[in-house]
Amino acid sequence: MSCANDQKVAPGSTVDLQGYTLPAGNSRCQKLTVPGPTLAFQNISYFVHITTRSFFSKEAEEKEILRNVSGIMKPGMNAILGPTGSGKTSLLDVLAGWKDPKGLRNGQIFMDGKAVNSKLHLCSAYIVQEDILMGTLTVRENLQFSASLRLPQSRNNEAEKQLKVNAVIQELGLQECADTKIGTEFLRGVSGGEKKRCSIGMELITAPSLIFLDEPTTGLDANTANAIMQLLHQLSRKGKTVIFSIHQPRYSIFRLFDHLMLMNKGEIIYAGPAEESTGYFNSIGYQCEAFNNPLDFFLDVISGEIMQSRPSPESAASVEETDSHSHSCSDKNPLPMYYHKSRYYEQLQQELENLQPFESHLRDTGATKATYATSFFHQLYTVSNRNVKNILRNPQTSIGQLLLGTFFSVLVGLIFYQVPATLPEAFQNSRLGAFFFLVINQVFGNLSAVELFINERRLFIHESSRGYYRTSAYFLAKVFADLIPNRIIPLLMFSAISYFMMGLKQDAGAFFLYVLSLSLTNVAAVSMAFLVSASVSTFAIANVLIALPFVFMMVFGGFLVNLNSMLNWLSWIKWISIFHYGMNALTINELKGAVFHLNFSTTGTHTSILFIRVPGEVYLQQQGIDYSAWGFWENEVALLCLSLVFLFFAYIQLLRVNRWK
Ligand SMILES: Nc1ncnc2c1ncn2[C@@H]1O[C@H](COP(=O)(O)OP(=O)(O)OP(=O)(O)O)[C@@H](O)[C@H]1O
Repeated sequence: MSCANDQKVAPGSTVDLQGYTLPAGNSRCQKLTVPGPTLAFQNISYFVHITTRSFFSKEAEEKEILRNVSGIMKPGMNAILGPTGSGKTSLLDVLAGWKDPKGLRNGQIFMDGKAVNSKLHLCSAYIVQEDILMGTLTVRENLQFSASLRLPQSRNNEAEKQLKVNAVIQELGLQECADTKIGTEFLRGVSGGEKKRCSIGMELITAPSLIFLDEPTTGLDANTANAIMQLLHQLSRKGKTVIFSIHQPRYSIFRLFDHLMLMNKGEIIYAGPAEESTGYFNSIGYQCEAFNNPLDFFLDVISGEIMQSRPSPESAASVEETDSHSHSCSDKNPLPMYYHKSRYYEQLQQELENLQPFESHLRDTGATKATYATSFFHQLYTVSNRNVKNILRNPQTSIGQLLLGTFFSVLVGLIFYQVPATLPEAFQNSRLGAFFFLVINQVFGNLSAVELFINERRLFIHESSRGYYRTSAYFLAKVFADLIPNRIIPLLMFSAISYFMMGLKQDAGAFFLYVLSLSLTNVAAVSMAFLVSASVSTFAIANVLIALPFVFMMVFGGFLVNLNSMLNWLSWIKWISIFHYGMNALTINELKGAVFHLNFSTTGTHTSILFIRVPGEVYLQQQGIDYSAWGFWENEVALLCLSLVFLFFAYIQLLRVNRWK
């Protein structure tokens, strides 16, 4: 029986694995007891843009990576196999709705007979090749995170969510490692197979009936790979349609397949019942030796290592005929032509003809948009909770910032210990030098903030596109989880030590304004780092992008270069300089209202020493600094505005992150 013999499934009825009959004793003979979805696709052609850059030119060309691919995937185990680069992952991505619809030139996808668009990813599960999990959390905590955000609050209370997590742990056999951390680059965690199970569990929480997996056995040893495939097999027997790509599995895994699709260079060379595949290749003249793994045999046939031993008259005639008509098959390889002439292809076409297209896949080019099961505040709480756990279990950054802050505060305290109140030292060489040092420290000492969104970029794309949370909830949770432990707490320590060691104005109000000015300087610099972090995906580029504007801001901040002597066309930079506002705020706060002494010695008949009282405002006036109340606060407001603008654009950049594969 062929896979093309589709049956309509009445809800609740018992479904046979249509066309997948195997000899007695084979595991494929098990019957499905629950109906599952059928995914069909017709004439899928997908193009990508390839840009080749040379020193002087840039050339763009289009490459067709899927060519008129059609098939039907029914409840059970549906394998996609082919040599590397044959288009397996691309086909999965297109079917699951994760590939940019702009590249889809032709073709339609049908779910249970109805045309669907690229939003299929919202109602199916896709387990990607690499496991994308939070390494500092345990298996159970990762599953709880998925359950908490992906199960609707209205239909599942916390106890029910917990029950579902326990059920998934049980189903996937994760009891032994449920409370073990996944592991990071510094922390040894669960094994590769357990990680893969956990990744599958993250998706199973929502009980999807259509599951895509991209090479689920890659990187696993033979036994673990076998165990994972057995697990998928069990799931498929509960009425799930499991579609996966796979690389050279062993025979025991092959025996679990119900349907096999073989691909080469973006084309299908066989799609039909897995157990009929060797028979099909025999019929077109390729002999599989006894004891050879059929999957190795297929790959050898594709690569040309096994030659056609006796082309059947039927297939030879087919090739000639197809050669003259077909435009879709590749010029050299006859395998797609044989397939196009086979009964499997014919039956598939008949079945596809019965499907009614309601909506063209081509028309759907809108951006991927997730729908959410939980409220914004629930998401904010859950993601913040995870961030706190992550920081507590991975405290290097927070401890580093605290140590750095303490070290620099003591250093600045020692260099400018108890600054004098006598002129001329009181200004340029002590207070102003110290303030410049403090501002530099707040700006350059927080460059670690550029890692905020880069570190978790893959995790964010993975989770946000699957509807775990809104970008806004993630953004706020991340920003606060970084600002409070890594910036504000070290800053409070820094301010207290440096202020009293330097012996600045003995006034509580002045101290709090000093802390406020440094905090806003810090937050403005960190927000700019967040913006860069949300805009690029590599540290190297981020470091360049953040260091360059900071250096410009420092040079044109007014302390190193006299702004009056500066080129006019560059002087505007001071208006966006964190240094300019930070320095001004600290200087006004310290000098306004303070009195300094100028010592004079006069020589004549008597040598006498004169003390002249010089108000701090004299210096401020000389420098053209507005020291009125608003003159001070405008610096704080400017720093706040810079922070808000940088944060706003950082959020926009996160929204713009490309979620398509
Ligand atoms: N976005 C893209 N830009 C350029 N080329 C692409 C893109 N996506 C896929 N390709 C190309 O399409 C072809 C098929 O890639 P795909 O990843 O689907 O193959 P695969 O069979 O899954 O390979 P592997 O087994 O190595 O993962 C490859 O030649 C790949 O380089």
